[in-house]
Amino acid sequence: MSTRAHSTQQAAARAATEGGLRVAAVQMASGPTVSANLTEAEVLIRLAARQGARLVVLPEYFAILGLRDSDKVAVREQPGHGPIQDFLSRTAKKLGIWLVGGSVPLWTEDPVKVRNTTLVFDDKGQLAARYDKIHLFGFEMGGETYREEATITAGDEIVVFDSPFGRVGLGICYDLRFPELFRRMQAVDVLVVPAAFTETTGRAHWETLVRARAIENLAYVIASAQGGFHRNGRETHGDSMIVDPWGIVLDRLPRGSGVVVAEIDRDYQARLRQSLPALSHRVFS
Ligand SMILES: O=C(O)CCC(=O)C(=O)O
Repeated sequence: MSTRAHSTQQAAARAATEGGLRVAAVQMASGPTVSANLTEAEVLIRLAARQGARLVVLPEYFAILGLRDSDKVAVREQPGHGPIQDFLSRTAKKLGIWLVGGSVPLWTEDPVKVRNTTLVFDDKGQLAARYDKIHLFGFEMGGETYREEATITAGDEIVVFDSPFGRVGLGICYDLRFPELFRRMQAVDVLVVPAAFTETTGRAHWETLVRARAIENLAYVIASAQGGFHRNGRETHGDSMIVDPWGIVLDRLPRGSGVVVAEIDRDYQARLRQSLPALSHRVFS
């Protein structure tokens, strides 16, 4: 498995000069109609931007949570083109923000599958990073069944990128359960995890997993979620949150649509990493 790092000198330079490191996670309860979801996403992104957020993270499947899992195939887009990607690029540029596009169903060679892909657009609307979900969710309990491998082609590359907010690592939803993914990212400051946790597994594990990834990596975690009832009968857990490198939940939204906002303080993070140099005490890599 390889690691892809997107790095720009401009991003590093801006990080050094800009003060505002406010970030936001958007929570939605998306449905089967792409245009309706995009309209709602835009309202929430604008709300986050009005609150000063310069990095906004949408949830997994923000643009489509269809009646059947296979509905994503009908709206999958070629990388670089399509209504969902155009929306993300246009909105990032218009508002002058970095926008993490939750996940977007992208084309894959298999005609009945999609890539479950996070696309990151910078404040000029340019694509800054692409991550294809690596771990595919499978779950069966009390009549609830999920089998992502039937409709998703898994990715195989770990992705980090440089931004004014520090070095950011990407994961999607079920990836949260695999700490080794995040430990393999070198020197990440912020972990971004768009998700759509089920109510059953989210109630049991979500907060613990999000906070554990923050604590063990001494990193900020921006975890944006789907939260509510969906037209396909699915119930998602919500509780979007931003967690600091000490594991403190800075802001959260238990249920429904909305935004959570918090400041990233890189000096505080550096002090914590000095006080508790656990990352440099690693024996196993
Ligand atoms: O890990 C879990 O419990 C939920 C994962 C999930 O819903 C997903 O990856 O879509």
